[in-house]
Formats: sequence, structure tokens, C-alpha cells
Amino acid sequence: MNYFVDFRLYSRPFIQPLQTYHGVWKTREGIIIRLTDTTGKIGWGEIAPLPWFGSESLSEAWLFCQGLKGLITVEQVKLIPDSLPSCQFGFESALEGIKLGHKQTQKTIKKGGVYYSYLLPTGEKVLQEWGKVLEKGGTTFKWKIGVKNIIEEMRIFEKLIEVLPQRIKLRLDANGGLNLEEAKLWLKLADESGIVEFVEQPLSPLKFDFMLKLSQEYTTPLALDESVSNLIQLEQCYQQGWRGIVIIKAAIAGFPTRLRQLVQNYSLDIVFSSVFETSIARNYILGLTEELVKGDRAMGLGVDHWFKDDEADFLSNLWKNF
Ligand SMILES: O=C(O)CCC(=O)c1ccccc1C(=O)O
Ligand SMILES: [Mg+2]
Repeated sequence: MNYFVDFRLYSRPFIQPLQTYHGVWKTREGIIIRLTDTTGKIGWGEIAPLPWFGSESLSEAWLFCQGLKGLITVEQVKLIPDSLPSCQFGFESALEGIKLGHKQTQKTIKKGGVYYSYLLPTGEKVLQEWGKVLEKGGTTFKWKIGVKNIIEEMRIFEKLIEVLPQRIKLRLDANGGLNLEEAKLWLKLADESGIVEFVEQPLSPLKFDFMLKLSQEYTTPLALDESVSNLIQLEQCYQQGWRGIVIIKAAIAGFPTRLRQLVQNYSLDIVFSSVFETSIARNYILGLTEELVKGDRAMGLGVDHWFKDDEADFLSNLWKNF
């Protein structure tokens, strides 16, 4: 069966640029796709690439969509190459949407029992702004490290943990930006603080063996992120002996069907994480959370406070465009 393909570009500026070890990011751009079957049933999908994390670029995704000339079959979706993981996610989730009906287009879907981790601003700003983020109601915060000088970052960290409420857990995300010495210093400090839930991707993905070793030497767990940015890498890390936490950015990881198989076959300890996708992809990811996440780890989906626009307004404008 052929599905009609319609797609639109979107662009959403952040209130303040996201600063990570990889650089400065100002605007989330992506593609919303709409599939319609021959009976008129509709499925929505989202392609939200993150090229600096290893996915295809927006223009590669756009060219793929254009190349379809308005039509796609299930077989064609299954054949989307591994070089286009965000397209694999967008199209397969849209097909599933058609099967499930219109549920996915609702603005918010109440999902029971999912905890959120909220992303704090990078650097010194965190000290003025954590209070606002606390009002969002999360149990967990995440703060970027590996951006500035380590001494300065550790000083900010110590101030932060002095003021945070006891119940809040903190994740430290280095985006692969530490060297081995710095990673050890951070892990030591994390162990002493007793507040750090995990340190995310301290070293570059090229230093996998060192991360495996570090994960055995400290109490604070490590989580892989850049090392497992797609499902092929995720499988490789598992084969190489990783049994710790893995961050899954589902929107750029590849086919959700393959993700389900991996997580279930290997009983992975996963944390779903946002790539600043809209609620089209996020609602789908919340569904995956309910299906695949055991236990009460917070999901890294608390990022709506990063956008300038109101998501409801943004989406209703977008609908007018289709
Ligand atoms: O995972 C989270 O808690 C929030 C999302 C996040 O940190 C992130 C968002 C976009 C790109 C990269 C990252 C990251 O985890 O490094
Ligand atoms: Mg990360």
C-alpha cells in the first residue's frame, strides 16, 4: 500500500543558546511529516536530526523526503538506510501512528508515572536559574560540565549542591569533553557529594575502554550517551561489555522496532533523552517509556522551558500549514 507523504520544515529558537562541549546551539530545526493512507487515515512523525551527535543533517533528511515524490510504502520505510537514523525514526513512528489512530496528535497525553529530569542552564547561570526550573516539578536536574575550566565548574557545582533541596538528584553531562584526569576528579567529587545520580559520557566515544574501567572504580554510576547515539553503536557497546546506564535519544537512534528488540533482549538500563523534539516525537517517546522503562529513573525530557515560543501556539500554526 502506498502512503501519501507531506512534510514541513520547522524552526524554534531557544531562549538562551545551549552550550555544550560541542559548541553553541541556538535554534532547533526539524521536519514534521504527515502520512495519509488510501482510506484517509493519518499518521504524524517527526525528523529532528542532531548532526553533531552523529545523525544525518537536516538537509540530508530534507533531500530524502523530497526524493520520495509524495509517496512511500512500508517496504520503503523498512529500507531507509542506517545513515538516516532520524528519518528511520520519523517514518516508522508515523506509520505506527496510522495503525493506532489519531491519539498521537493530541497536544498532551497524560502518561502515568513518568518522572522528568530538567535541563539546567550551563555555567554560572545555573545559580540564578535553578529555582525557576524547580517550579517545573521535576525530581532530577541535569547540568552540563566540560564546557569551561574544571576548577571554575567545580566551584559552581559546590555552590549549587549547597542550595539545592535534598530530594533533588543531579546528573552531570560532560558530552565527552573531559580527559581521564578530569573525569577522575569529577567522579571523586560526585562520590563525596552523594547527590549525583550519574555522570554522563565523561570521555570521548573513542575512549570506551577507559569509561568501562572508570565505571568499576567509582560509586557514582556512569551513563553512555554519545557512545550510543544510534542502535548500531548501542549494540556494539553492549557486545564490548557495557552493562551500565545508556541514554537513548530515540528521535535520532533509528527504527523504534529495532530499539524495542535491543532493550528487551538485553534488559538495558535506559534513560530516554530529548533532542528538543516537539510533542509529536515526544509523545511517541513517552509511549516507548511506558513500554520499555522499568523502575523510576527520571527521563531526560524536561526541556520545554528552553523554547521561546509556546509549544501549543507553535503546533497550531504548524497545523494551519498542512
Ligand atoms: O538528556 C537530558 O536530560 C536533556 C537533553 C540533553 O541533555 C541533550 C539535548 C540535546 C542534545 C544533547 C543532549 C545531551 O544529552 O547531551
Ligand atoms: Mg548527554
